[in-house]
Amino acid sequence: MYIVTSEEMRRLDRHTIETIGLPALVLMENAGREIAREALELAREREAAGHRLRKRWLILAGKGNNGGDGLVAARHLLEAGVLAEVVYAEPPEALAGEAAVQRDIAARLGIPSFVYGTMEIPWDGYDGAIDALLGTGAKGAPRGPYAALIREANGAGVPVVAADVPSGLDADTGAVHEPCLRAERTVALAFLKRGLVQFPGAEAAGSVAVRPIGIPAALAEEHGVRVQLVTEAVLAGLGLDVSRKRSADSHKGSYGHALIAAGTQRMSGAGLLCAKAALRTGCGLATWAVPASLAPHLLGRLPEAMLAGIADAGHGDWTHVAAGAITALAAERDALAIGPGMGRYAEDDQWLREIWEGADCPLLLDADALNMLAEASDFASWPRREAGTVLTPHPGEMARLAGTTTAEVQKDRIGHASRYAAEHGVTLVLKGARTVIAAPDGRVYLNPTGNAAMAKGGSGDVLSGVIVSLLAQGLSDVQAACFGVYLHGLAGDRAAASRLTDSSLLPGDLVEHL
Ligand SMILES: NC(=O)C1=CN([C@@H]2O[C@H](COP(=O)(O)OP(=O)(O)OC[C@H]3O[C@@H](n4cnc5c(N)ncnc54)[C@H](O)[C@@H]3O)[C@@H](O)[C@H]2O)[C@H](O)CC1
Ligand SMILES: [K+]
Repeated sequence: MYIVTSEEMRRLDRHTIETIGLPALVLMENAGREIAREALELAREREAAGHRLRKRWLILAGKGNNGGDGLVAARHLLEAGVLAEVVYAEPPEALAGEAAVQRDIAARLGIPSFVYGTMEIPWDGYDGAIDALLGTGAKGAPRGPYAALIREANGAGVPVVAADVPSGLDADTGAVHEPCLRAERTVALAFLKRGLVQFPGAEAAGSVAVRPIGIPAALAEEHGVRVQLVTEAVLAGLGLDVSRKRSADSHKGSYGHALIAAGTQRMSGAGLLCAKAALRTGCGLATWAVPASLAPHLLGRLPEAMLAGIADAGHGDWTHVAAGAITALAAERDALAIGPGMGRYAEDDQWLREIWEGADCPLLLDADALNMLAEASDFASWPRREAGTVLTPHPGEMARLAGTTTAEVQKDRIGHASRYAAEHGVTLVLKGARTVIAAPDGRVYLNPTGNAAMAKGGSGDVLSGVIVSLLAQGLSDVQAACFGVYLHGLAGDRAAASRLTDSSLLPGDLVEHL
């Protein structure tokens, strides 16, 4: 499922109208009908839940085409026996083009309307409101009457169905302006907009339904849209068979051997979670490499994994000699994950370079390995790896890699992830709500699974285990990253559903639900 920017939407819109010849009024008609249908559905559900319906809706109409969609919705509500009233943010003379056509039709049909500020709005008399103030044409924070009306609607306590995007949302980044309308539902027209699937915007949008309005979905690809939501169809498009069964005559050698270099004295649990998640994700064998003096303490903790003790100085921490040992182990394995709970020491960036260049299997870098990478001043001159490379930073690690702040990363997650992936030829997994997976070829995938119960130390270690397992099983870097993030989130959703509260979930529970 494609996710567009406002600019991409304008191009697709223009192509449909000008090249295909589908009139703009037809698109608007389809949009308004879908919005009205969603409003009626919401009303039905509320009635079923015991609310007494008044059969009256209020349409908040702006002067652009978003307002035009709202006016069409008013007409369809009327046809369904619901009285729709329109409050114009600006005097109706301000409407132009198709929106003005809809204004005149609504007036001739006798749909009541008034201009905001000329009378008190009797909010209690409505079953709900349709937010058709601002759509993809909005620039910056809502101004003047738009801002006042949004604030009033937010305080009124009526459920709102937003047309295309909630007004006040930055449709391209998911940033919410002050004010931003809080919708119960949003009807996304033709395509998801980036702002609807990135936080905090995703929260302001409520539940989002994408409805066709006549713009062919196939246009997205040819118009250069490169961002998609991860769905089973998208995974299939990446060449994955998610329902693939293990062959009856297979053996452990059929499913790859993952090597996990993770954990220290202080954080051995990171390695344990990672190795366990790898095995639960289906690799045939897993070797867990740890500093040698830790190994005796870990015996029996994960009997299914092989332990490899890497010479240390007796303190249970990694030292520079480990690079050669890990590279040698990797030569006999199908994928390597390095970093969870690894800690730091002085010479580590060149240490990492030795592995980067020396290990010829797919490589996943997480946590401390990413911090080492961020400090490697000569990283730009490291050779491109031939085997797949996956980096799994959280926003703080991404900020260090990109030389910026966490806040800046969060303001433009897609931009930061995709720039870094393209520049360094890696697959970058930027973790957080709606994890971003950026491929080196410029494609971006946003993951819809997962939940806030997973926000706990250890969840990332599980993710690394899932992805390295898929790499070991022969998936490409992009396949393993997309499918791994998706599975990890699904496991989190199932695990969260099995708990009484979100707060009590442990990352170890994710492993059990893989
Ligand atoms: N994309 C499609 O195929 C279709 C989209 N439809 C709907 O149209 C909107 C986009 O319409 P557009 O006219 O370009 O812009 P808006 O209605 O979003 O509003 C722009 C309008 O408001 C003024 N304005 C801009 N920013 C602000 C602000 N911060 N505060 C106050 N006022 C602002 C600006 O001057 C403009 O006049 C899309 O989302 C769909 O809902 C079609 O109807 C169907 C086809
Ligand atoms: K809107």
